[in-house]
Amino acid sequence: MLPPNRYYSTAADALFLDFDGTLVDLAPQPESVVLPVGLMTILQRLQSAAGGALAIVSGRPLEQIDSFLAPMVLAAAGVHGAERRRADGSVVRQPAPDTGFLLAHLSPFVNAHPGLRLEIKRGAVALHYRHAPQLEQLCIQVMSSALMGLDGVKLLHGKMVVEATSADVSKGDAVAAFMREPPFAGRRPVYVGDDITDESAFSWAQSATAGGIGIKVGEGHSQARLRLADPDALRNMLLEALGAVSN
Ligand SMILES: O=P(O)(O)OC[C@H]1O[C@H](O[C@H]2O[C@H](CO)[C@@H](O)[C@H](O)[C@H]2O)[C@H](O)[C@@H](O)[C@@H]1O
Repeated sequence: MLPPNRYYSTAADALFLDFDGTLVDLAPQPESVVLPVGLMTILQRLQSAAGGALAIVSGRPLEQIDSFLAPMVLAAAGVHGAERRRADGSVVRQPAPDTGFLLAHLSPFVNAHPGLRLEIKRGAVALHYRHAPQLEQLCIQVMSSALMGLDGVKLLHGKMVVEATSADVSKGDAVAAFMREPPFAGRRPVYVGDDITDESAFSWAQSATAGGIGIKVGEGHSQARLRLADPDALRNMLLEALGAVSN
């Protein structure tokens, strides 16, 4: 297999980057991730070299992505594709399911179990169990039963998290939407991600129509055709693509 750096060209490709576990190492809490030294410069240079064909695709809301990357404001999809900022800065938001019932169901459970944490987003609720991993199955059960009978909501499994989101959105759909618009249209999609929630985007990017490539970061089964060891390896790949190898 060729190394992934041979597969990304700023001249010909559109680059889509997941955030947690891909651009930045995972951290104990959602707000405690640390941007590696040099990452902002790499993103700024990529955006310029690729004519703006660079987007972040995350489970996080856009405002969180923006606060980590400030003052840079990139094209981005948030909440697994439920919201999307195009390269021209305009924002599209999909209809948000009402999560009130879910919150009423989940809050007493979370309050009764130290180590669990709810993250509330527009139209989505994430239940984090990173600090109570023994409760994984119980969290999945409680989430699944809370979702029973609720239309328009699906369950997503992530790293130490289970999340209810709109059934009508996916990272794959978000990437497809970007690829219909300038400056992405006409380029080849390259999607980089680390988690199960990235599989729909790998699948879309690698479809015959899109003709692109998926790059999985880290271990675990994936349909992505290429693999990088960790976020460090991704940053090195991006530096190589910019013609500035760090080592
Ligand atoms: O799609 P992503 O950009 O990878 O976002 C996925 C979720 O990331 C965050 O949770 C994960 O990262 C946290 C910080 O490293 C970690 O503490 C947590 O265990 C992970 O699940 C974020 O909080 C979620 O909203 C995103 O959906």
